[in-house]
Amino acid sequence: MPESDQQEFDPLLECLSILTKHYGKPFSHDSLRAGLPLENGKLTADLFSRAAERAGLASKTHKRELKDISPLVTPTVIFLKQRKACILIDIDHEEGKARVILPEAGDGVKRINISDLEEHYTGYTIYVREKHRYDKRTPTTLNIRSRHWFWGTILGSWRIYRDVLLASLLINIFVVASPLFVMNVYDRVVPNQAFDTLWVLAIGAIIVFSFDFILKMIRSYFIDLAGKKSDILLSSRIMERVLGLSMSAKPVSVGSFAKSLQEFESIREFITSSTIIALVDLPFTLIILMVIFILGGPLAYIPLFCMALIAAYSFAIQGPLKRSVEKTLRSNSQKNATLIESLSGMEALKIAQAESEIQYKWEKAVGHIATWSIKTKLLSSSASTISAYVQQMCNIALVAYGVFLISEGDLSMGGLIATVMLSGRCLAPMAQVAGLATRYNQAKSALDGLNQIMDMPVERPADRDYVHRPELTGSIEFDGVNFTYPGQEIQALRNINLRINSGEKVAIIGRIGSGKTTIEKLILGLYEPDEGAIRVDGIDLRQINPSDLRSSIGCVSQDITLFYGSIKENITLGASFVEDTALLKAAELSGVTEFANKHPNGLDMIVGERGQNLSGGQRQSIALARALLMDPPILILDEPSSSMDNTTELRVKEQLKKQCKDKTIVLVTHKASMLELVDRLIVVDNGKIVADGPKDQVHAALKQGKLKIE
Ligand SMILES: Nc1ncnc2c1ncn2[C@@H]1O[C@H](COP(=O)(O)OP(=O)(O)OP(=O)(O)O)[C@@H](O)[C@H]1O
Repeated sequence: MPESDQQEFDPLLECLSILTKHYGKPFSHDSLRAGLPLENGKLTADLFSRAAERAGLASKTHKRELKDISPLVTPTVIFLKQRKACILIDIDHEEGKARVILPEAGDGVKRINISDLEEHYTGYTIYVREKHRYDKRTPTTLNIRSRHWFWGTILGSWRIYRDVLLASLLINIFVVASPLFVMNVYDRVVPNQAFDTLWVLAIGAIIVFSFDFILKMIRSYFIDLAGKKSDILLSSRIMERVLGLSMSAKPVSVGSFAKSLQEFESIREFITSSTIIALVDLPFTLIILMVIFILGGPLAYIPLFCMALIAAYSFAIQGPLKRSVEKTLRSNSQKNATLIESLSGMEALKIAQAESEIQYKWEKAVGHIATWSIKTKLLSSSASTISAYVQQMCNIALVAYGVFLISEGDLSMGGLIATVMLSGRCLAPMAQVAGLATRYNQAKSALDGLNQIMDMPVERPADRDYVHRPELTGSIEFDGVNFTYPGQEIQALRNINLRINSGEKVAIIGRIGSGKTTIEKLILGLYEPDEGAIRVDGIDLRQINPSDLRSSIGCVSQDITLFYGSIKENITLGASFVEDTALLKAAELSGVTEFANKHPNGLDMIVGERGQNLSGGQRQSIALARALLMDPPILILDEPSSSMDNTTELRVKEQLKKQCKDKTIVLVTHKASMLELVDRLIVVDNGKIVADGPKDQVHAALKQGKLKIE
């Protein structure tokens, strides 16, 4: 099926697709947009760069007048009025001509006057260039390390943080103003009753504090702004990664995996203003210490010693704190795993009367969490309490030692007061940082967990090159395939060799757990074989972009998953752009229309979460409609009618026979009635193919007991 047949025209996607061809690495629409949060099913300017990155292209949107676009940066994508776009192939300002490709017109390269183009141009353009890629010969030591997903994003806001540091420098210099004001009042104004000086000092102090106030407001705003920007970028990167995970990296428990993702909250909290301000202020305490040294000489050693004391305590509790934070997090994940599993299996739990077992697990996890979170709280509050205590002791020591210095004439009364005030300012960020220890540990554990997720293998690694094959005809070949599920010891498939020609109708049969579904999962590219190769249309699956592969395969899996929404939304899942005629045809073929028509809302009927408002057979019909919707050349049907009544099954079978004459069908079934759809049988037993041939011959061999099935 041509790519744009059923889809609404997307000018940016089309331009990008043409550019990928121009740069010699064509990408299909599906592979460019797979997994991106499209708006109304279309690329936006922001999404354009994410899609371009997949094709090894770097892009950036600029506001430029046509006269400022240099021929050196072409080809570029330019935005036209009425939400259109075209590719500017080159531009000759002297001649006043430009060459463009207007994908919507579909008539290739056109030479037009710049003045004509100007009339339609919006003023925005996307510069696109090919990224340099190191090939396999480059020694890895010379490879430039790609940016860390987290730190790279944070560093992206370095300009904001630079301004924050500058503001902090001024704020910390202003800190000195208040004690100096008080010192001068005590030492100069009070003894001499110099009221004029008092007013000058007071006005000076008011101006300084007003600036201080404004700077602090601006600083918090900027830190939150940088935090928000990073938060949005990081959250979308994490989600993109999670959705792109390879099935071999699929988490053991959905609940605990979800908890690890939720822990991103603690990172978010850590990069907000209160934390960053404490950290940024910390180095400036050295300036304040220097001022204390200038004012009070040896008195400065007291706050210095106290700072060291607080730092030492904070350091000492890091180990136990880290342990208790990690234990709390792990127990929380376990609790979440129990919660999610029991919520999704509530009906089964009730039927098996297993509520009390789950309740026991839950209470155990909650108790464990309580023990460790109390420890965490005790440790973190001890840091704050000890900091406050040390601050009080520091004041006493300063006053006592200061009195001696005053009596010896080395310090003024105002100097002592200023020193006490300054030491408070000096110890405050230190105490705050000590109090942050828990948050730091939580954020660190969360970051470690997310780092692990970000390092997991993905389906489309950035350095893998794919063969451009948006349309497949449907021949499938297994060549010496061995496969073991991740973390399992027993092979699920052993030395599988088979060839299914394009348009052939084949059923895979065998006992439970023999490996039938696994063969299908490998065809869908959900897992890669450990040994051997799987080829579709003669191309190794590792060379076909998973999006291209899956858009050529319609699949009804054994475990049908529907999502909250209407029947229509569930049928068009992943293909919301299809025309209503295609939707109605698929609904008719699969028997959905029959039951949807009995409901007042028809295809807009809400199916509930995981399709719980529907019967098993109805869910199967919807899954079949989803598989048939895009008219794919290959159909993989795993027990597509196991929950259907005989009449519905018969109807579906007839429709499939009629509509799928040219399609390759791979059917897995235990139902003899469904075998009418196929001409060839493959018998799988214990991960091996034990028979493969025309339906009648294999049937006969099975009947006569000629096949040895373990
Ligand atoms: N996700 C998985 N992780 C680990 N092992 C798995 C997984 N899925 C299947 N297996 C194992 O692989 C083997 C083959 O399973 P498969 O689902 O292919 O069987 P099947 O022939 O389709 O069975 P059925 O007729 O019951 O659907 C089984 O032993 C099963 O335990």
